[in-house]
Amino acid sequence: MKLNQQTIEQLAEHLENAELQAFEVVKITEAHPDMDWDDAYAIQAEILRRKLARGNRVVGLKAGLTSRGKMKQMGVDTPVFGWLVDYFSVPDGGEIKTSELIHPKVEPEIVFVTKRALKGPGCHIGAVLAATDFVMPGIEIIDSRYKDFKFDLKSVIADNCSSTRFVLGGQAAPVAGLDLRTLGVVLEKNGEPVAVGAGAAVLGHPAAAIAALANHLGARGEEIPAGTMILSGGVTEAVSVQAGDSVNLRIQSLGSVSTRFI
Ligand SMILES: O=C(O)C/C=C/C(=O)C(=O)O
Repeated sequence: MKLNQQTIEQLAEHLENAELQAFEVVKITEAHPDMDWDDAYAIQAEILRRKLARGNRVVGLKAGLTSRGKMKQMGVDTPVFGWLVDYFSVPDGGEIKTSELIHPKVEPEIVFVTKRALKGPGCHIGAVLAATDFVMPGIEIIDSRYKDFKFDLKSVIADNCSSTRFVLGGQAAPVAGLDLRTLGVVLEKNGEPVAVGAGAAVLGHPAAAIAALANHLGARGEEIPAGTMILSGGVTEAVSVQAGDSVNLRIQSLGSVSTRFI
């Protein structure tokens, strides 16, 4: 690690304030060009520590930048991982206040819920499918705290991968009998399709994103516990939204989920 504990705590406070008070900041790598991957995840962990100390609860995990569409959109080439806390969760059909956000975008996601723990290294698609209780549709709302939504990988990891809200809905279905690679995904904004894709856009198979998360945690001596909800990453590029927009996600065989921005 290149940063000391005091700097990690200061950067975590800075990024969390930007999230909670909805203001943009410059990429933290501008002032700390030498920070490394461990520093980035340590800042992310410190933000979570602050939230847990305030009484928030972790309700899930996420993989991000797992599809070519997203990697191309953001100019990066590696998946990233983060956590989701209770107040990020919005009920299906519920409203999201744009006044609490900076420059939100929506992403269509295939969501996994595990029934058995998954631990890397060596976790693979087969192990993920065997450990999956069900999959369902989810809309993730991301809101990078960085100016103009521009970042590098270390900055975005520290910012908990731009996480801010998510909406789950549709039908929970077991993976047996589903080919997650060919599941069609249609994201609509105000009744018009704005992004269309299929599950294979996520690392060739969305379960590969969950395996990558298990391997990432395994390298740190951690695992994905049984009963964990995980967003596997945007299938398509993210779509900007503003107050007044309604968003609906349809996933083949899994139904639909929606939200409205006010
Ligand atoms: O694009 C970002 O701001 C980083 C987060 C990405 C995702 O959440 C994703 O690709 O699903």
